Amino acid sequence: MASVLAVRELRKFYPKVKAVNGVSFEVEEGQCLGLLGPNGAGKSTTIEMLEGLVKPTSGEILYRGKTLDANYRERVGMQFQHTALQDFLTVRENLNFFRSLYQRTMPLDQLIEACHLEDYLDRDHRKLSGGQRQRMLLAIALVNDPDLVFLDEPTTGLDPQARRNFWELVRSVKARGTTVVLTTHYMEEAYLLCDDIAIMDHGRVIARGSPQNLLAEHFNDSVLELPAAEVAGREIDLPLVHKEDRVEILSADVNAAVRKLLDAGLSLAQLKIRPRTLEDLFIQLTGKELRS
Ligand SMILES: Nc1ncnc2c1ncn2[C@@H]1O[C@H](COP(=O)(O)OP(=O)(O)OP(=O)(O)O)[C@@H](O)[C@H]1O
Repeated sequence: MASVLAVRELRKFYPKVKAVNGVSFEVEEGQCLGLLGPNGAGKSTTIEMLEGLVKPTSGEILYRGKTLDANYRERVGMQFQHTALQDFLTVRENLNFFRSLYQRTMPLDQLIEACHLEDYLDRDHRKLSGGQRQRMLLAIALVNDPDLVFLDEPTTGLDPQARRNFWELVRSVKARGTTVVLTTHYMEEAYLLCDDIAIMDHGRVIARGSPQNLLAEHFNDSVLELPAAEVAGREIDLPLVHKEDRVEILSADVNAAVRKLLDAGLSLAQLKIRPRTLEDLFIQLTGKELRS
């Protein structure tokens, strides 16, 4: 597979902080790379350097084997976290404004259909709901029919339904063959959308791989979960992890663990058994809970 983007030893130092401190990775054609990490890990700074908005302190970014040039801006799309859109413009006016900035553009009707904006075209963009606004920002990112698109926390602040709808849009963007680089705080989003994940902390990549491989590499156990009240005061021959109102048991042999719980006389009516998730991996690697 051809690499669309190659990043080598990328660094961005500010006077008091090493925001990005030696990051290297490649993004293959048509793939979705997710940058994950706790607050301040360096995700946005990385993506801003990839977008050409922030100048690296050192390191190299290659687009299709070449350093970034004027052609790069024409070929990439960016969905900003906080976009300074002009007041009073409608959705249609915004799309037309951004289309006027590029030589190659996606036909307006195709853009509107792709991002489901039909019903809001003549609305002032400040009057859009969170989900509608993100769809408009995605449409802006796609105006130049890019072959590489950057999405920085595209679903932060959306309700679960709007988030799911947005995931469908990202899938359809991928289905067009567009390469995607996104940052997210939502592990489910990363699991469902990303072919490849780079977990960042303190300006570095601390784990890298497909969601499935990362989980297989780090875990061979499952999580059994019971209400704390059910477990309280009982002798159980298993390592218990106490979490607020529940207790977790990590076990590579679920059948044996369940037998021990039965032997201890517990009711398993509220037992939950789940496989390990990216969220577990994230907490294990960074020691931090996710921001929701
Ligand atoms: N322009 C700047 N000047 C000084 N420090 C900065 C600047 N931009 C970012 N930083 C610092 O660099 C570090 C990385 O920030 P960055 O925004 O890249 O992290 P992030 O992983 O995107 O975090 P979040 O999830 O909160 O968006 C932080 O400590 C931040 O305060």
